Amino acid sequence: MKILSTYQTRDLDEYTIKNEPIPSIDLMERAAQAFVNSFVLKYDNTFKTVIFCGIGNNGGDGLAVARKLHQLGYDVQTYVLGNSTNGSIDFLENLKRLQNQSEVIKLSENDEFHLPKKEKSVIIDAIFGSGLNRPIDGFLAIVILKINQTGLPIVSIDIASGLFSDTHSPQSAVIQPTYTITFQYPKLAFFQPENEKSVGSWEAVDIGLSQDSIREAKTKYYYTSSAEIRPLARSSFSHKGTFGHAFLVAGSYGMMGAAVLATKACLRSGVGKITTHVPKKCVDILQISVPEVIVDISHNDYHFDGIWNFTKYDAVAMGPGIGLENIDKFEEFLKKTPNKKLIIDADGITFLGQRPELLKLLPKNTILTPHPKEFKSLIGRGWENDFEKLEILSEFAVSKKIIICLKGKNTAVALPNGEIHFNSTGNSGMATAGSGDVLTGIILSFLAQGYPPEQAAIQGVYEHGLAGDQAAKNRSERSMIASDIIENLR
Ligand SMILES: NC(=O)C1=CN([C@@H]2O[C@H](COP(=O)(O)OP(=O)(O)OC[C@H]3O[C@@H](n4cnc5c(N)ncnc54)[C@H](OP(=O)(O)O)[C@@H]3O)[C@@H](O)[C@H]2O)[C@H](O)CC1
Ligand SMILES: [K+]
Repeated sequence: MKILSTYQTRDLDEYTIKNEPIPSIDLMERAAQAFVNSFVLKYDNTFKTVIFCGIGNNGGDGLAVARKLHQLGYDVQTYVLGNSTNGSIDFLENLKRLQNQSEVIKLSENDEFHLPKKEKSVIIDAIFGSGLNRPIDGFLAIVILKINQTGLPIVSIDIASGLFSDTHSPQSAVIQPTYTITFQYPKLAFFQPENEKSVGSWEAVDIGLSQDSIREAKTKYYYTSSAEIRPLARSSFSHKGTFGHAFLVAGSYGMMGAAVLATKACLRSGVGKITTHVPKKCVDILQISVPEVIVDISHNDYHFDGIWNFTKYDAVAMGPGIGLENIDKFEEFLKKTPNKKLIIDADGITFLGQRPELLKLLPKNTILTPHPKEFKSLIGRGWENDFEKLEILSEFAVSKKIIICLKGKNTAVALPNGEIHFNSTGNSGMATAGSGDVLTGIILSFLAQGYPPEQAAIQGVYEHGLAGDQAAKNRSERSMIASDIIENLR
């Protein structure tokens, strides 16, 4: 699914209005109805509903929502903030329509107002939407602060008031919603960890913007939903050679769990065969834990060290649990992997951060899977905010011609063509030891089975999260461990 900017969304609006054709007031009606359809599933009409509206089109949406909820028997209290005579055309029309049916309280500077105390109340935030063009201050900032302090559930229409859709939001008053019901597509702001409190959970509802125009719209940002996931066909005439032979370098003395988890995850994701390279003293651990594996034994008792010959393998992974002892052997390994499908994780990434000149040994489309701290060490610098981080991420993937899966709540997969794909699956229970090793195993498996590297990365991240979500359902986010993710791969 595409993630579009405010300007692009505005163009889509205009195109839809002109070509469907549909009057803009009716498009607003459709948006309000889509919001209400979702809202009523969360809060039924036993909730007192307090709606705060600005005077732009987001406020217009709020007024239309107020009318629709009133008609559904909700106890609705509507506030308009600011001088309503300056409102947008569709705002004014909706004001007229609502005032015929229900009271509207107008608030301006210095007016007293009382926020609901009733426990069973919900606030709807329709103060600003995508038209926000400067930080909120003065009277409106005070109202927002008071709304946040109520402790009541807050549902934002389209985007939290005060949050910028496409850029970093400076420190100022921003609504902290429980839930955001956004129109058509998620905003880039939703995927930035710095905005966690200003987004809450979110859902995108279809308001019927022109599909032709959406297809045409160019963007570098995408959201991976189930629609983008295409399993490789498995023929009933297949044999284990059909699904590839993976090679994994993982584990060291005391860190063998990483090798076990990555190997198992690779097998559970459909690979034909896997050979795992482990230190001499660790062979039994792997062989007993995963009888299906072929073991390649290191010359070293405690660390990886091999005579590398990759000709018979379809894809290679390096890094989980290898330790930081022998960087020279890592360089040797890289020199032997030209033109291989390659994934590097964990300590392998730290090695690349320590010796950046090794980056040029990476074959094109190599996949790296850092978490933010590893990414910082890789690029040798930090960032001011999450939007700057995205820029750096994209530039790095483009300039080095590699794929980077930057792990986090919505893992961002940056491709050499500049695109960034945010993942939609996963939960906080996956922030647990070994979870990253499982991801490496899954992506290695997809690479060996013949998925193009971009798809292996995007889909691997998606399946990892999906299995994690299932594991959390079976147990709980708190009690799940990395092995549970493997058990729930499909
Ligand atoms: N996406 C769609 O397809 C549809 C969206 N709809 C809804 O429309 C809003 C966007 O509405 P818009 O009128 O463009 O903008 P806002 O309502 O967010 O803001 C209105 C004006 O407020 C002024 N402004 C901006 N920032 C501030 C601030 N910090 N303090 C005070 N005032 C501010 C600004 O005007 P200025 O002239 O003062 O610059 C804004 O123009 C979208 O989010 C959806 O909810 C449609 O209803 C359906 C289709
Ligand atoms: K809003």
